[in-house]
Amino acid sequence: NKLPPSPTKLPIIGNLHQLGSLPHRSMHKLSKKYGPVMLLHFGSKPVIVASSVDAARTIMKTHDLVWSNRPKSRIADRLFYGCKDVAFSPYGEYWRQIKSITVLHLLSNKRVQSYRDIREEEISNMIVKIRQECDSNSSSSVIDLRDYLCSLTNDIVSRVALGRKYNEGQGGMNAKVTLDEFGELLGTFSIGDYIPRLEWINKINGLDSKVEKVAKELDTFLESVIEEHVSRKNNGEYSTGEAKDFVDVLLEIQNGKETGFLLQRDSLKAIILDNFAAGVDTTYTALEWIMTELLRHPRVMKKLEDEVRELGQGKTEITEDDLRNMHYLKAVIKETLRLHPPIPLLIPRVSTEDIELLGYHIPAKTQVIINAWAIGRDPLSWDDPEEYRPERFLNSNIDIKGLHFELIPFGAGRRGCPGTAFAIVVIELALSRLVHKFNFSLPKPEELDMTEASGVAVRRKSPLLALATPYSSYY
Ligand code: HEM
Repeated sequence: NKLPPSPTKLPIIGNLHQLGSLPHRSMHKLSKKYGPVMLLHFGSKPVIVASSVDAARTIMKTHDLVWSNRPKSRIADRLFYGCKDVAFSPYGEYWRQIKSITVLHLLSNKRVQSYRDIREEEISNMIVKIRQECDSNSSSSVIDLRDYLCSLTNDIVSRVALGRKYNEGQGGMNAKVTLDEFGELLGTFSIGDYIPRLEWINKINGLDSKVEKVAKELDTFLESVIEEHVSRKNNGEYSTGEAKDFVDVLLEIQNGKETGFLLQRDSLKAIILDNFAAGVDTTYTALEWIMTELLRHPRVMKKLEDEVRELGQGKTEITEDDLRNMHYLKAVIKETLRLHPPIPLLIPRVSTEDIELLGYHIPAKTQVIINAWAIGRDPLSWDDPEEYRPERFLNSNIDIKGLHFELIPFGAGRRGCPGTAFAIVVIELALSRLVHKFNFSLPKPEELDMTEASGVAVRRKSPLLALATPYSSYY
């Protein structure tokens, strides 16, 4: 019954004081001393931190079933109608049903393909806006890339999930504020989850009432979106060939005729919310890190420009058909996700029975955190791991789909991300079109700040500013 090594813990808080504001970095540092499987305590809760390829493979492949549960989160519980969403739902029959609905009906390759027009249109809109900003400054302009990338992913996910941009129409701006607050709350540490006797703090510091307020506002918003869909359908306002959004699809299958599973209203709303929680910040964070690394590495930027511009020669727009041949672009994306996985600690899991992990005994109900950020920098798996070198992926079969445990930005196994294909095609198309249409450089290279912000999705602390100049052979 050998437990993994553990740093000394303090009474009541355990090892919480050692996590700091960037836990992926603190845990990486601790793992260098205590090893790839170490035991921490968050308050009274035992938490295993896995920081090697072998540990990740054992958890997410060999014993995936034992580790397929999620720990309870009070905030997620309130915001997702009692964790009726996919990401926070406990492992079991209910989760299996809604995950299969998500994989087969919402995010299948065919469905992702059906959203092609939305992606192309929204990315073109972004390109036009950047171009206008450049023109208004006579030729080049320093632009806030985060702003553009964040609006882009918000607009795409919103149109795909709800059928329209949520910040437009009646009550649109309120919805935007509520969804922003919702994202923020999901990244908030709730002390009561780890030290139940301190739960009262959430009442005093206003967290509980904020969660309550946002949950109610979200519900009103989602109800109005669903009602809009129902009345459109009743009035026969749909045209043939129109891509169905997630609400349409879920309303269509809610009676269970196709799935053998009745979908209640709360489940439907929770599943819709999941896509905002899981899909927006992650995707724009990835794009922002990619642009950051390209701006820091002009050699790589030049090579990417050459590939994209050669394949895009004579074309007004890069299309999704062109992406297949953009091998360097794919390597750039993988190399960035290796160094900057948007969710560096993935989403925690919890064991359902006693299990052995690399020679250590792990009792049932232990939480596990997989440090994908540390694994992406492990010198045992990567030559010169700190070096940004996309070429390492050109003659390699390592992919991001959860089969190669040295690169797991989307997790792996039963609980792996169902939105991988959706996210990757948005990232590839947005990146290729940006590079096709503009030259980018840093306004002040010496001032590029690489500090990370704290949160579940770890983005840059400061928004990325870049000097954009329309590429001379633009049409
Ligand atoms: C670059 C973009 C994205 C990244 C880096 C990412 C990453 C992740 C990670 C690390 C997990 C946890 C996996 C695990 O526990 O093994 C996850 C789960 C999930 N992701 Fe993504 N994701 C992205 C985009 C998306 C998109 C666009 C959607 C939906 C439209 C989505 C929906 C989900 C859902 C529903 C889960 C929960 C799965 C479950 O618990 O069974 N993700 N994602």
